[in-house]
Amino acid sequence: MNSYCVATYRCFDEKADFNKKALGIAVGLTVGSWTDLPEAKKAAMERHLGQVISVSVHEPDGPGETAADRYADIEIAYPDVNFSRDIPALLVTVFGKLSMDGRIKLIDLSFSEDFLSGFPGPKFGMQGVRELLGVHDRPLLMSIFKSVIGHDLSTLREQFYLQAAGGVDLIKDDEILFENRLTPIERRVEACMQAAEQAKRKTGQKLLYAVNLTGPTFNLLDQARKAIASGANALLFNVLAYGFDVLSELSRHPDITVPIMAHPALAGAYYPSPYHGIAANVLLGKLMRLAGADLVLFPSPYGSVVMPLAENMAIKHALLTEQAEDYRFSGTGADSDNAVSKPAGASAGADGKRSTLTLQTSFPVPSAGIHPGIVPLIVKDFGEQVVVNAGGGIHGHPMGTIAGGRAFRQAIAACQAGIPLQQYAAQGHAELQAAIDTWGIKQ
Ligand SMILES: CSCCC(=O)C(=O)COP(=O)(O)O
Repeated sequence: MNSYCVATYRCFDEKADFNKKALGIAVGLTVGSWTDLPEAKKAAMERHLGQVISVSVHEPDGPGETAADRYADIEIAYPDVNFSRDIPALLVTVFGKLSMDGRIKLIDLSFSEDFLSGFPGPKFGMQGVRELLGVHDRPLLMSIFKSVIGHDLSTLREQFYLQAAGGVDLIKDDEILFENRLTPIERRVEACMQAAEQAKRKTGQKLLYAVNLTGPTFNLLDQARKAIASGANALLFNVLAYGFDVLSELSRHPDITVPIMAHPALAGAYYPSPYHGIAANVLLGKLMRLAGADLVLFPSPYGSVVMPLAENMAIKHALLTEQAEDYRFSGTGADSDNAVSKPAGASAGADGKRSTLTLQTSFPVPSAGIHPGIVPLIVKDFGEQVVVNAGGGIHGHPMGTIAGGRAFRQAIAACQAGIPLQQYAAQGHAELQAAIDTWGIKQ
């Protein structure tokens, strides 16, 4: 029996025969040519041949639609036997050359049981992060270092303390802080963890500091080891600049004993176009979780860098779903007839039963331009299983950075209590009131 990973594409074309196009992809990205092969060769190649699962054509007849809006969603199954068990091999197979061939976007991926079993996924996951912090009953709060380049350790230490003293659960480096002489990773970690201890004496809170793991790829593991030996209790990683496989290798390595936070830098080069690239739920959802990100940052629908709500909810689903069928393709093809079909029941396995995904969940972190007046929207859309994340919304608070953290914690508490922000602020929460006066409440 062959097992398969399945790619779904949205392909735009004004007049193409989409069934022919689908067949061209299935054959072209696997055995190359089919009809020209002699019968004996066909038998040998059968197990390597891609299969068209479905072609669903959208003809442009809606209001305002033109011929340019004609598209088809095409599902192709790729035999596992064609690629090794790593994300680069899968991506190059399903969307290597094809990504450059006209108006076509990779909108979904599902994996065979066999392929999935090669990925341990997040080492800590959402629950593991909560356990490290000892916080299980509310959205977490994260603060981002701002203005880090050109500053020395004492400035960073002070900035760290002010963020921590405001009651945040996590602090992340700015993703543009690389290895440098003023604040090298080991000394930065030591200074910031000292500040964390100092703040803990005031707040009583545990805190994770995600230090930015940077440098040439072959040095990353050593850098991470050094950071952890110096006391780092989390890592920030620019996944898309290095590639999913680097995250995958780091996250599964036994020496990486702390959670990894995935930054979405460069994601805008991949997901925003309807016609090209890789959909956000695949790029920042499924592949991040598969590669082992414990927390994943992405633009929110509410702040300064905006992603549509539907795409945000699709990422959330990919990071949090417990259903194996959301990730797994259970269809198989017999070598003899080579027919691959979807298992019966849209979301059940081949045996018709639902099962639980073995990958731990990854914490969603909708980000960019977040201020306390946005918290009710975040909680409405994400519930409790979210990290509220802010840089400018904390440091830019009119009463200072500590007040910035407090204003967010008050906003979260208001949502937990089901009290409107303005009412909660008026109950003696001056920091929240000042934040509302500055940024308003987003409806
Ligand atoms: C686009 S998601 C990444 C958000 C991020 O890293 C960041 O620094 C956001 O900072 P802000 O001041 O907009 O909260």
